[in-house]
Amino acid sequence: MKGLKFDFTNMFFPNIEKGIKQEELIEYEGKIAEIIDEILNEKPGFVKLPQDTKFLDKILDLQDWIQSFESFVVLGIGGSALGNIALQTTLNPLNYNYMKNRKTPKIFIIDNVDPDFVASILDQIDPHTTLFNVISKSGTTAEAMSNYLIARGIIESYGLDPKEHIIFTTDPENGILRKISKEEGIKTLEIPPEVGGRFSVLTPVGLLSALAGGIDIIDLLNGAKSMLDKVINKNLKENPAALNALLHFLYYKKGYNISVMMPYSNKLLLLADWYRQLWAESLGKKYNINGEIVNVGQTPVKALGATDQHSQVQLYNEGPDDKVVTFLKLEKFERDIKIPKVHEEYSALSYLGGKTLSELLNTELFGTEYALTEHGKPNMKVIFPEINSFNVGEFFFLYEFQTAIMAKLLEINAYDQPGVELGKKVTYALMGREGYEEFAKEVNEKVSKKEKFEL
Ligand SMILES: O=P(O)(O)OC[C@H]1O[C@H](O)[C@H](O)[C@@H](O)[C@@H]1O
Repeated sequence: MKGLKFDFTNMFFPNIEKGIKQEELIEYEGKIAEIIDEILNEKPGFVKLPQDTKFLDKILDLQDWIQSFESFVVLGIGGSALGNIALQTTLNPLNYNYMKNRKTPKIFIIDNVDPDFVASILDQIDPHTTLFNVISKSGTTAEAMSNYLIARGIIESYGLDPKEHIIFTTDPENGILRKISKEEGIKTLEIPPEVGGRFSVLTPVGLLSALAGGIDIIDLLNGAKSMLDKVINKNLKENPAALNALLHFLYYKKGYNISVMMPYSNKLLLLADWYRQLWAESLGKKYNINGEIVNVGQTPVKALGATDQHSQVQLYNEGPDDKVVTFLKLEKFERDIKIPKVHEEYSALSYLGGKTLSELLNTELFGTEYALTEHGKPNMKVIFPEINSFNVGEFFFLYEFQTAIMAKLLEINAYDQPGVELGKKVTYALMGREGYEEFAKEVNEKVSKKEKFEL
């Protein structure tokens, strides 16, 4: 199986003041080795996943049942949806050609509470032949819970048994979903408690819907396992996670506070959405591990090649020196299209005739890389020889480990997200959740005191 490849050449600029020089890495070799040891000693939950696959049998046992449905609908948000979305768009693109000799259910992922969006999906399913997978680590998230209640209401209104049409994925002990599952006997898969939502794609969170959609989840885990061996290598130059984390860190210290991920492949695009949550929530922190205020973080941005060459690249080339660009390059597309030869009258188009779209797309990638480098802007490439479960598994694990290393370099905790709590609390209070009455009053008072800037 051909693994991911990397090209860091354009991250080094020996002649530009802000550019990182190869020599700068040497200073950090010892530090990186220490960090790897620390991570391996601390063993954050996600690190164990590729080897400790005891949850796999439980999922595989469900294969026939989940694949017997026509529709499989995930209800979750954030870390309980983004990995699922990335998996389906990357590895199950036929999902969109539903009904053409399908042997697996069509997968829908509802990760918002926009009523138009939710209704548009509910319109497409028949509850008799639908399985809802409610995913929530905490079992409290308002969006997942309200969509669960809606799904349950529909099932019951058709006189169907919730146990036959709902499966939960949640914490082994805590949360309302666990309580309901115990009381009503709804099938429930466990999310290991020590694995945080955004690190959970390789647990039942991502794996169940992946299996439902016909994705090879064993190969996915094999890819993660093979990447584990690479990212614990203490030789910096042979460790893509360490090298990439360190380069991002060194640029961050020089004011590069944006990290653009730009796949040149529509199938790979939503890996960048998964990455955005991982990089943003893990690294965007007010306090460091010593409790000092640091307000750090590197803003992740998603762009699509070649589309965004015609929208974003002007800024990337000539704008401020604040971005590090990661291209995701695909070498072998599943399909290709030949551009027809052109009538000689249209000589301005003749350079395209006879070429393929993949040739054009990857030449455009080269053009963008070249231009960025000429403008002195750091950029690197993650190269997929082709898209398969193994490579996608490698990708997930690479970025999870890279995030853990980056957090250590920034001296922050990668695994919490206290900054999302206040907004949630306000929602609970204003929606009338029990126990939030006093807080609701406080919010209403504060809001009423604020001046309104009305036109
Ligand atoms: O899986 P859940 O507990 O429902 O959480 C879903 C998401 O909600 C939160 O707001 C967090 O910021 C995310 O990190 C998490 O992935």
